[in-house]
Amino acid sequence: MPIVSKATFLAAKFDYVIIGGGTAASVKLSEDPKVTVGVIEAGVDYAGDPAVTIPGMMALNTRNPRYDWEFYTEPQVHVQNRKIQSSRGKGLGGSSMQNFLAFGENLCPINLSADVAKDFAVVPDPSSHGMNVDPKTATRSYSASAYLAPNVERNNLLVLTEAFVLKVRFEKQENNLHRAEAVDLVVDDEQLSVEANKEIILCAGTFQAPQLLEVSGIGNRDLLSNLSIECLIDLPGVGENLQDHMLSPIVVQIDQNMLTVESLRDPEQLKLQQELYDTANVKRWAASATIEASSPEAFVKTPPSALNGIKKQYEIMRTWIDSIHPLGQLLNLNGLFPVLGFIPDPSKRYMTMLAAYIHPLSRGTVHITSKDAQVPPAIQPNYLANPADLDILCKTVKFAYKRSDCEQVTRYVQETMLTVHHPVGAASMMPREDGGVIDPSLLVYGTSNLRVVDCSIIPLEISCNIQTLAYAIGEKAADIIKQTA
Ligand SMILES: Cc1cc2nc3c(=O)[nH]c(=O)nc-3n(C[C@H](O)[C@H](O)[C@H](O)COP(=O)(O)OP(=O)(O)OC[C@H]3O[C@@H](n4cnc5c(N)ncnc54)[C@H](O)[C@@H]3O)c2cc1C
Repeated sequence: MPIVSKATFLAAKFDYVIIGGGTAASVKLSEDPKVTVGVIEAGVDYAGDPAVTIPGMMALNTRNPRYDWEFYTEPQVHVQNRKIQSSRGKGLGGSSMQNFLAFGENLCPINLSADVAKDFAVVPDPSSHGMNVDPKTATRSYSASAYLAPNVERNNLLVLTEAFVLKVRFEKQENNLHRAEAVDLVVDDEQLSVEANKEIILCAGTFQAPQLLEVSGIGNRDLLSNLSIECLIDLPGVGENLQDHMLSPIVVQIDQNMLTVESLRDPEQLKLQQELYDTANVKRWAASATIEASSPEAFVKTPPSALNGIKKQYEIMRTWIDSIHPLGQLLNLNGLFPVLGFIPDPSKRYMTMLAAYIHPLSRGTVHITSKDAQVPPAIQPNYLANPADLDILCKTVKFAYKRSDCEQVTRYVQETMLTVHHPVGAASMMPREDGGVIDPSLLVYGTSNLRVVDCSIIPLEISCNIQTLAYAIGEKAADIIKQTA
């Protein structure tokens, strides 16, 4: 049974210690019975919890501290100084446990048909995209259900939940590389340590992976010395190059008789839908939505090496600005998405189009403000800092809304912009001289055995719902590590 008690976990000897039991966490490593793998996860196991497993109930687990780290950005000057709420899943499965289930390699052509609001049961087109819902059980398929649950009998895989990793400890080798020896963690208010014979694998996600690197002494020397942290490896790219997809929601009133997610506020309707869901052939909650579809001052504090990498990214992005690559994405939500300043009439029905922008030029940072990993990092995505981002997001909104008043749309976007929850890039796989943090084999520069395996390593935001990449990273990482073992 992989989920074990603190005593059992501490008594074990591990070849690999994985920090964070989230989407990309490489439990695949334990396919080899000769190695022992220990996974340390801060949250709990949500197997069987309807707020996780029933797709249509997903909204229940965002902004809820039981499931969500509930991060907020620093005030964003280009969107009226608002602090943007940024969810991250806390528990086995990580953000795949709480995401909005859109699963696709690429965007399909935009389709603005309003038919999708007719019912809860929106059937995605499997030829181009889909949702991570198990078609047989109509429950959420996420990394804990797909990777961990089928392997509960493995003796060489142990998982400790409700355990928070505080830092990684290193030993300097003769070849000048640092060897990750152990992690310090806190469980039940007790501070403990777990050693790894071979490797430590950091899978804590885009905000917390760079945080753990910095508190462990890997990062920008100046930043670390300001916080009295000994700098073991001067790696200025840690926490830089943060990118995210962003959106503006457009709410439209629809036919009163259509069923939307708001119907579930009515206890009778909730009961009825629950009964329907529980019957074998009507799985309406299986679907919740379908996909239809810098300014110079921002870089003042960016280390020169990180700027090199960003310039190279812009060269690549330049080739994407053509008539083939989409820059916008429209997601239909069958119900009301909260929009600042809009007071809905409870007797009316609404649907929302989320107009998203997928190739942002703005770059931000995520850095520690304390030596203590339990203090949330400062998240500064610099949303819309590059005027082209504002322009393209406005165009996407205008396309969806068929609205031409430019000034009003610009104000609307600044007032309503939110995150799509796809942060990447703060521990990028790039050359070290370009601000990279890990090499192509996922090893952190300057270390012999610390790898990062999560969405923080993606150097350039791409046009996809990024959980697909998280799974690909986890799979590929297991292959790389097995080959180099
Ligand atoms: C609300 C929301 C909606 C989304 N919707 C979609 C969508 O529809 N489609 C899509 O493709 N993508 C979506 N995403 C994005 C996608 O789910 C994430 O980008 C992806 O799952 C991130 O995977 P990861 O492995 O990088 O990190 P995560 O899956 O977040 O894993 C990180 C894990 O590390 C743990 N952890 C962190 N710090 C510590 C510590 N110090 N000690 C111990 N454990 C720690 C966390 O608890 C977590 O389990 C959404 C994300 C959110 C939050």
